[in-house]
Amino acid sequence: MTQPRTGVLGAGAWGTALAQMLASDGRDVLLWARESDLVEEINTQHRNTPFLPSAVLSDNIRATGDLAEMAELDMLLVVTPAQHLGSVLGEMPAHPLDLVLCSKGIERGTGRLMNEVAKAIAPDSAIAVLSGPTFAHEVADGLPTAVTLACGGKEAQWQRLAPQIARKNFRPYYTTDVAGAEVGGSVKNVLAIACGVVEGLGMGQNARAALIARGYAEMLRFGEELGAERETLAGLCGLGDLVLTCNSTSSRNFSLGKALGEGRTAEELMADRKTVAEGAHTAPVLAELARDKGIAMPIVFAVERLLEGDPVDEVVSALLARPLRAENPPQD
Ligand SMILES: NC(=O)c1ccc[n+]([C@@H]2O[C@H](COP(=O)([O-])OP(=O)(O)OC[C@H]3O[C@@H](n4cnc5c(N)ncnc54)[C@H](O)[C@@H]3O)[C@@H](O)[C@H]2O)c1
Ligand SMILES: O=P(O)(O)OC[C@H](O)CO
Repeated sequence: MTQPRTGVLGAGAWGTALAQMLASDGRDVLLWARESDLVEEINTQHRNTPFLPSAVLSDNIRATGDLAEMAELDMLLVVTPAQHLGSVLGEMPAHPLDLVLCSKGIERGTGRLMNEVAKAIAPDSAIAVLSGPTFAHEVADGLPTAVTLACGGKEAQWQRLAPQIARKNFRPYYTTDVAGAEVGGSVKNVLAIACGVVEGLGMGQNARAALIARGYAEMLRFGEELGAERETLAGLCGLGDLVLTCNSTSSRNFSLGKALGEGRTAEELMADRKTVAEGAHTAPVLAELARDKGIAMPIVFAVERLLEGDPVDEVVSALLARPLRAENPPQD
């Protein structure tokens, strides 16, 4: 049987690391990059210096800037920044294929999760979500990693995708809970900004652990409203990713928060970013959704205020001065 033809849409750090992981058993991988000089660099130097400078890429990764070429493949990992997923998929010629969404975020302006964005643009494609605790440089280095692969209720989809995606050191775990997989990855990015602020302010490890636990309660409340299962959020794509991202300066979201805590302004930090800190884009839309649905998400609201430029000490004081309450059931 011939192998399905596989591609990765987006050659940032994560798309490039996933291409490297997929190519690790000798299969050919087509990688779409938006920047023509990056297409050239990947094909001639086997490097991606703007987004994943540490990796030497496999010879069997070929880059292209042609979306029509990507539409001819069988399976595509979609790894654009969340806010651009709709525009990139929309520019691709319509062909039914297996789409595996790897971006983490909620679309501003519409409040849609990525699977909802993709379904509206590619209704004939089968859509799955891949999410979990996954720093790109570690996956590119072949270090052991496990992810959630959410397949929308269809066992056949999992049976088809798992052998295409799993590798010796890259283990997908199956769920049917697409909303859960997406909520985990989207909300943890916002919470990682908050944990970075705690680090930047030197508030200590106790405060960080408290934020992770209370932030997780916010993730559960929001997820429940969207039909996500608590078990999914307790897994790789929820708690697993929350713990990773809230504890490392390898995280762009955590680092952004740390810089805010150290006194830099959101405006200057966002002004000339080349890499994406998804939490900064998700926080306003997540906060808006939470207000609309009447979900208490005080940490998310605090991050929203910080990104709007409110003074860090005021925001933190307000969070600490909230009325005392029961821990369980987590109400607000
Ligand atoms: N880096 C990681 O470790 C990691 C791990 C898991 C998930 N993710 C998720 O993967 C997604 C992509 O992140 P990344 O780290 O690969 O990106 P990155 O920060 O390394 O690179 C930025 C990417 O944005 C693209 N871009 C910029 N402007 C664009 C536009 N107008 N239209 C389309 N694309 C544009 C660039 O071409 C580049 O591919 C994000 O949702 C992120 O949360 C990242
Ligand atoms: O660098 P971050 O904060 O975008 O986090 C990367 C991944 O999402 C970690 O799983």
